[in-house]
Amino acid sequence: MIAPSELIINADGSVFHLHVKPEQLADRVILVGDPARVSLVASFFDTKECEVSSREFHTITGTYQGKRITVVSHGIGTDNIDIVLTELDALANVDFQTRTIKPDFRQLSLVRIGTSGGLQPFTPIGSYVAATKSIGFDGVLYFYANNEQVRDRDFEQALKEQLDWKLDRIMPYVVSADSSLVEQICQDDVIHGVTIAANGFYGPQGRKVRLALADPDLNHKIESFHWDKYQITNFEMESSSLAGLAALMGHRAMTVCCIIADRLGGKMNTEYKGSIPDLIRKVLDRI
Ligand SMILES: O=P(O)(O)O[C@H]1O[C@H](CO)[C@@H](O)[C@H]1O
Ligand SMILES: O=c1cc[nH]c(=O)[nH]1
Repeated sequence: MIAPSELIINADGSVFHLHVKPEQLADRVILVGDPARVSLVASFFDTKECEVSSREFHTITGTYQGKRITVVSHGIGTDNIDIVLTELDALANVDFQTRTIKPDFRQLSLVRIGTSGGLQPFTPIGSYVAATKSIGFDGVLYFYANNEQVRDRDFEQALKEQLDWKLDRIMPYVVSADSSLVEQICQDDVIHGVTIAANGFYGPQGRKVRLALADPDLNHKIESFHWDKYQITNFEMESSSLAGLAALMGHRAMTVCCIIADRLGGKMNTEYKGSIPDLIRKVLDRI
Protein backbone atom coordinates (compact mmCIF):
# COMPACT_ATOMS: atom_id res chain seq x y z
CA MET A 1 0.00 0.00 0.00
CA ILE A 2 1.27 3.50 -0.85
CA ALA A 3 0.96 5.68 2.27
CA PRO A 4 -1.27 8.79 2.25
CA SER A 5 1.81 10.98 2.77
CA GLU A 6 3.49 9.57 -0.39
CA LEU A 7 0.64 9.68 -2.87
CA ILE A 8 -1.69 12.42 -1.68
CA ILE A 9 -5.33 11.96 -2.62
CA ASN A 10 -7.72 14.83 -1.91
CA ALA A 11 -11.03 14.30 -0.06
CA ASP A 12 -12.92 14.35 -3.37
CA GLY A 13 -10.81 11.47 -4.74
CA SER A 14 -8.59 13.64 -6.94
CA VAL A 15 -4.79 13.64 -7.02
CA PHE A 16 -3.05 16.30 -4.86
CA HIS A 17 -1.76 19.00 -7.24
CA LEU A 18 -3.66 18.37 -10.46
CA HIS A 19 -7.03 17.88 -8.69
CA VAL A 20 -7.93 15.43 -11.45
CA LYS A 21 -9.73 12.11 -10.75
CA PRO A 22 -8.66 8.83 -12.34
CA GLU A 23 -11.74 8.56 -14.56
CA GLN A 24 -11.04 12.04 -16.01
CA LEU A 25 -7.72 11.08 -17.65
CA ALA A 26 -7.49 10.05 -21.32
CA ASP A 27 -4.70 7.85 -22.74
CA ARG A 28 -3.65 10.65 -25.11
CA VAL A 29 -2.26 13.62 -23.19
CA ILE A 30 -1.11 17.01 -24.45
CA LEU A 31 1.11 18.99 -22.11
CA VAL A 32 1.61 22.75 -22.34
CA GLY A 33 3.44 25.19 -20.08
CA ASP A 34 0.93 28.02 -20.03
CA PRO A 35 -2.48 27.39 -18.36
CA ALA A 36 -4.10 29.67 -20.96
CA ARG A 37 -2.77 27.42 -23.74
CA VAL A 38 -4.97 24.62 -22.34
CA SER A 39 -8.07 26.58 -23.34
CA LEU A 40 -6.53 27.22 -26.76
CA VAL A 41 -5.95 23.48 -27.32
CA ALA A 42 -9.45 22.66 -26.04
CA SER A 43 -10.97 25.25 -28.39
CA PHE A 44 -10.27 22.72 -31.17
CA PHE A 45 -12.14 19.93 -29.30
CA ASP A 46 -15.55 18.75 -30.51
CA THR A 47 -16.71 17.95 -26.98
CA LYS A 48 -15.59 18.89 -23.47
CA GLU A 49 -16.02 16.35 -20.66
CA CYS A 50 -14.40 18.11 -17.68
CA GLU A 51 -12.29 21.13 -16.73
CA VAL A 52 -10.23 21.47 -13.54
CA SER A 53 -7.93 24.27 -12.37
CA SER A 54 -5.49 24.10 -9.48
CA ARG A 55 -2.45 26.38 -9.14
CA GLU A 56 -0.68 26.38 -12.55
CA PHE A 57 -2.24 23.05 -13.45
CA HIS A 58 -5.23 23.52 -15.74
CA THR A 59 -6.76 20.37 -17.20
CA ILE A 60 -9.45 19.76 -19.81
CA THR A 61 -10.52 16.38 -21.15
CA GLY A 62 -12.59 16.18 -24.31
CA THR A 63 -12.71 14.67 -27.77
CA TYR A 64 -11.15 15.71 -31.07
CA GLN A 65 -12.37 13.87 -34.17
CA GLY A 66 -13.42 10.88 -32.07
CA LYS A 67 -10.21 10.72 -30.02
CA ARG A 68 -10.44 11.23 -26.24
CA ILE A 69 -7.66 13.63 -25.23
CA THR A 70 -6.59 15.29 -21.98
CA VAL A 71 -4.71 18.59 -22.14
CA VAL A 72 -2.92 19.76 -19.00
CA SER A 73 -0.61 22.67 -18.18
CA HIS A 74 2.55 22.07 -16.18
CA GLY A 75 3.85 25.60 -15.61
CA ILE A 76 7.56 26.27 -16.00
CA GLY A 77 10.44 23.94 -15.18
CA THR A 78 11.49 20.33 -14.92
CA ASP A 79 10.55 20.21 -11.23
CA ASN A 80 6.92 20.74 -12.24
CA ILE A 81 7.24 17.85 -14.68
CA ASP A 82 8.17 15.61 -11.74
CA ILE A 83 4.80 16.50 -10.16
CA VAL A 84 2.70 16.32 -13.31
CA LEU A 85 4.15 13.08 -14.65
CA THR A 86 4.07 11.29 -11.30
CA GLU A 87 0.44 12.32 -10.76
CA LEU A 88 -0.65 11.44 -14.32
CA ASP A 89 1.05 8.06 -13.98
CA ALA A 90 -0.66 7.48 -10.61
CA LEU A 91 -4.05 8.38 -12.09
CA ALA A 92 -3.46 5.74 -14.77
CA ASN A 93 -1.69 3.03 -12.82
CA VAL A 94 -2.59 3.23 -9.12
CA ASP A 95 -5.90 2.03 -7.69
CA PHE A 96 -6.99 5.05 -5.60
CA GLN A 97 -9.32 2.89 -3.45
CA THR A 98 -6.70 0.37 -2.31
CA ARG A 99 -3.62 2.61 -2.89
CA THR A 100 -1.91 -0.24 -4.70
CA ILE A 101 -0.36 -0.46 -8.16
CA LYS A 102 -2.81 -1.90 -10.68
CA PRO A 103 -1.78 -5.29 -12.10
CA ASP A 104 -2.20 -4.20 -15.74
CA PHE A 105 0.01 -1.33 -16.90
CA ARG A 106 -1.79 1.46 -18.77
CA GLN A 107 0.46 3.35 -21.17
CA LEU A 108 -0.02 7.06 -21.85
CA SER A 109 1.09 8.95 -24.97
CA LEU A 110 2.28 12.40 -23.92
CA VAL A 111 3.11 15.24 -26.30
CA ARG A 112 4.36 18.53 -24.91
CA ILE A 113 3.68 21.55 -27.16
CA GLY A 114 6.01 24.34 -26.05
CA THR A 115 7.82 27.50 -27.04
CA SER A 116 11.54 27.66 -27.48
CA GLY A 117 14.66 29.61 -28.45
CA GLY A 118 16.40 28.55 -31.69
CA LEU A 119 20.18 28.09 -31.84
CA GLN A 120 20.85 27.29 -35.50
CA PRO A 121 20.35 29.07 -38.83
CA PHE A 122 17.98 26.25 -39.78
CA THR A 123 15.74 26.81 -36.71
CA PRO A 124 14.34 30.30 -37.42
CA ILE A 125 11.44 31.96 -35.62
CA GLY A 126 8.22 30.19 -36.54
CA SER A 127 9.82 26.79 -37.21
CA TYR A 128 8.77 23.68 -35.29
CA VAL A 129 11.43 21.55 -33.59
CA ALA A 130 10.96 18.13 -32.00
CA ALA A 131 13.31 17.13 -29.20
CA THR A 132 14.42 13.73 -30.48
CA LYS A 133 17.03 13.98 -27.76
CA SER A 134 16.98 16.25 -24.74
CA ILE A 135 19.93 17.52 -22.79
CA GLY A 136 18.95 18.12 -19.17
CA PHE A 137 20.74 20.91 -17.32
CA ASP A 138 18.45 20.03 -14.40
CA GLY A 139 18.88 17.18 -11.90
CA VAL A 140 15.39 15.65 -11.57
CA LEU A 141 16.20 12.37 -13.30
CA TYR A 142 19.19 11.64 -11.03
CA PHE A 143 16.85 11.10 -8.06
CA TYR A 144 15.33 8.00 -9.71
CA ALA A 145 16.88 4.54 -9.76
CA ASN A 146 17.97 3.10 -13.11
CA ASN A 147 18.33 6.57 -14.67
CA GLU A 148 21.50 5.33 -16.37
CA GLN A 149 19.36 2.90 -18.39
CA VAL A 150 17.56 5.75 -20.18
CA ARG A 151 20.58 8.04 -20.55
CA ASP A 152 22.88 8.27 -23.56
CA ARG A 153 26.31 8.11 -21.91
CA ASP A 154 28.27 8.52 -25.16
CA PHE A 155 26.41 11.70 -25.97
CA GLU A 156 26.97 12.94 -22.41
CA GLN A 157 30.70 12.35 -22.75
CA ALA A 158 30.84 14.18 -26.11
CA LEU A 159 29.05 17.14 -24.51
CA LYS A 160 31.45 17.27 -21.60
CA GLU A 161 34.41 17.32 -23.94
CA GLN A 162 33.18 19.66 -26.66
CA LEU A 163 31.54 22.15 -24.30
CA ASP A 164 34.67 22.08 -22.14
CA TRP A 165 32.19 21.81 -19.26
CA LYS A 166 33.14 24.20 -16.43
CA LEU A 167 30.06 24.11 -14.15
CA ASP A 168 31.28 21.20 -12.07
CA ARG A 169 28.21 20.88 -9.83
CA ILE A 170 25.92 20.27 -12.79
CA MET A 171 26.14 17.14 -14.92
CA PRO A 172 24.09 17.47 -18.12
CA TYR A 173 22.28 14.25 -18.97
CA VAL A 174 20.91 13.11 -22.33
CA VAL A 175 17.65 11.21 -22.90
CA SER A 176 15.66 10.28 -26.01
CA ALA A 177 12.03 10.93 -26.83
CA ASP A 178 9.90 7.91 -27.72
CA SER A 179 10.91 7.24 -31.32
CA SER A 180 7.54 5.78 -32.37
CA LEU A 181 5.76 8.88 -31.08
CA VAL A 182 8.23 11.19 -32.85
CA GLU A 183 7.57 9.29 -36.08
CA GLN A 184 3.82 9.57 -35.54
CA ILE A 185 3.80 13.31 -34.79
CA CYS A 186 6.57 14.68 -37.04
CA GLN A 187 6.41 14.95 -40.79
CA ASP A 188 8.53 17.14 -43.09
CA ASP A 189 7.10 20.19 -41.35
CA VAL A 190 8.88 19.46 -38.04
CA ILE A 191 12.67 19.60 -37.62
CA HIS A 192 14.22 16.65 -35.79
CA GLY A 193 16.30 18.43 -33.16
CA VAL A 194 18.33 18.11 -29.99
CA THR A 195 16.86 20.32 -27.28
CA ILE A 196 18.47 21.65 -24.11
CA ALA A 197 16.08 21.70 -21.16
CA ALA A 198 17.64 24.48 -19.09
CA ASN A 199 17.03 24.92 -15.37
CA GLY A 200 16.32 28.62 -15.88
CA PHE A 201 15.37 31.07 -18.63
CA TYR A 202 18.15 33.64 -18.25
CA GLY A 203 21.63 32.57 -17.05
CA PRO A 204 21.09 28.85 -17.71
CA GLN A 205 20.20 29.71 -21.34
CA GLY A 206 23.18 32.08 -21.65
CA ARG A 207 21.14 35.29 -21.32
CA LYS A 208 23.02 38.14 -19.68
CA VAL A 209 20.87 40.92 -18.28
CA ARG A 210 22.74 42.33 -15.27
CA LEU A 211 24.60 39.37 -13.77
CA ALA A 212 27.74 38.06 -15.48
CA LEU A 213 27.74 34.43 -16.68
CA ALA A 214 30.05 31.78 -15.19
CA ASP A 215 30.96 30.58 -18.69
CA PRO A 216 30.28 33.39 -21.20
CA ASP A 217 31.34 31.17 -24.14
CA LEU A 218 28.95 28.32 -23.34
CA ASN A 219 26.26 29.25 -25.89
CA HIS A 220 28.86 29.61 -28.63
CA LYS A 221 30.19 26.11 -27.83
CA ILE A 222 26.61 24.76 -27.76
CA GLU A 223 25.90 26.24 -31.20
CA SER A 224 29.13 24.74 -32.64
CA PHE A 225 28.63 21.28 -31.11
CA HIS A 226 28.60 18.42 -33.64
CA TRP A 227 28.51 14.76 -32.65
CA ASP A 228 27.50 11.77 -34.77
CA LYS A 229 24.60 13.20 -36.82
CA TYR A 230 23.57 15.63 -34.08
CA GLN A 231 23.66 19.40 -33.58
CA ILE A 232 21.99 21.20 -30.69
CA THR A 233 18.96 23.09 -32.00
CA ASN A 234 17.06 24.85 -29.23
CA PHE A 235 16.49 25.77 -25.58
CA GLU A 236 13.38 25.19 -23.53
CA MET A 237 12.80 24.09 -19.94
CA GLU A 238 10.97 20.73 -19.55
CA SER A 239 11.74 18.17 -22.26
CA SER A 240 14.52 16.32 -20.39
CA SER A 241 12.61 15.27 -17.30
CA LEU A 242 9.53 14.56 -19.41
CA ALA A 243 11.40 12.19 -21.75
CA GLY A 244 13.44 10.64 -18.93
CA LEU A 245 10.65 10.03 -16.42
CA ALA A 246 8.26 8.79 -19.10
CA ALA A 247 10.89 6.31 -20.34
CA LEU A 248 11.45 5.02 -16.79
CA MET A 249 7.68 4.69 -16.25
CA GLY A 250 7.05 3.01 -19.62
CA HIS A 251 5.02 5.82 -21.21
CA ARG A 252 5.54 7.33 -24.66
CA ALA A 253 6.57 10.99 -24.52
CA MET A 254 8.02 13.74 -26.65
CA THR A 255 8.28 17.53 -26.87
CA VAL A 256 7.70 19.67 -29.94
CA CYS A 257 8.29 23.41 -29.79
CA CYS A 258 7.54 26.48 -31.83
CA ILE A 259 10.64 28.68 -32.09
CA ILE A 260 9.84 32.16 -30.78
CA ALA A 261 13.35 33.51 -30.06
CA ASP A 262 16.24 33.72 -32.53
CA ARG A 263 19.23 33.47 -30.19
CA LEU A 264 21.72 33.88 -33.05
CA GLY A 265 20.16 37.02 -34.49
CA GLY A 266 19.01 38.41 -31.14
CA LYS A 267 15.39 38.65 -32.31
CA MET A 268 12.18 37.74 -30.50
CA ASN A 269 8.64 37.10 -31.65
CA THR A 270 6.51 38.29 -28.75
CA GLU A 271 3.42 37.73 -30.91
CA TYR A 272 4.27 34.03 -31.13
CA LYS A 273 0.80 32.85 -30.25
CA GLY A 274 -0.07 33.15 -33.97
CA SER A 275 1.95 30.07 -34.97
CA ILE A 276 1.12 27.94 -31.94
CA PRO A 277 -2.45 27.16 -33.12
CA ASP A 278 -1.07 25.64 -36.33
CA LEU A 279 1.24 23.38 -34.30
CA ILE A 280 -1.61 22.42 -31.96
CA ARG A 281 -3.76 21.40 -34.93
CA LYS A 282 -0.97 19.24 -36.37
CA VAL A 283 -0.46 17.45 -33.03
CA LEU A 284 -4.20 16.92 -32.51
CA ASP A 285 -4.50 15.45 -36.02
CA ARG A 286 -1.58 13.08 -35.50
CA ILE A 287 -1.73 12.01 -31.85
O1 LIG B 1 5.84 27.82 -23.66
P1 LIG B 1 6.17 26.79 -22.66
O2 LIG B 1 5.44 25.52 -22.90
O3 LIG B 1 5.95 27.27 -21.24
O4 LIG B 1 7.74 26.46 -22.83
C1 LIG B 1 8.80 27.37 -22.68
O5 LIG B 1 8.46 28.66 -22.22
C2 LIG B 1 8.74 28.80 -20.82
C3 LIG B 1 9.72 29.94 -20.61
O6 LIG B 1 9.25 31.13 -21.13
C4 LIG B 1 9.30 27.46 -20.38
O7 LIG B 1 8.29 26.68 -19.82
C5 LIG B 1 9.82 26.89 -21.67
O8 LIG B 1 9.98 25.50 -21.71
O1 LIG C 1 14.30 31.37 -25.53
C1 LIG C 1 13.35 30.74 -25.06
C2 LIG C 1 12.02 30.90 -25.53
C3 LIG C 1 11.01 30.20 -24.94
N1 LIG C 1 11.30 29.34 -23.93
C4 LIG C 1 12.55 29.18 -23.47
O2 LIG C 1 12.78 28.41 -22.53
N2 LIG C 1 13.55 29.87 -24.06
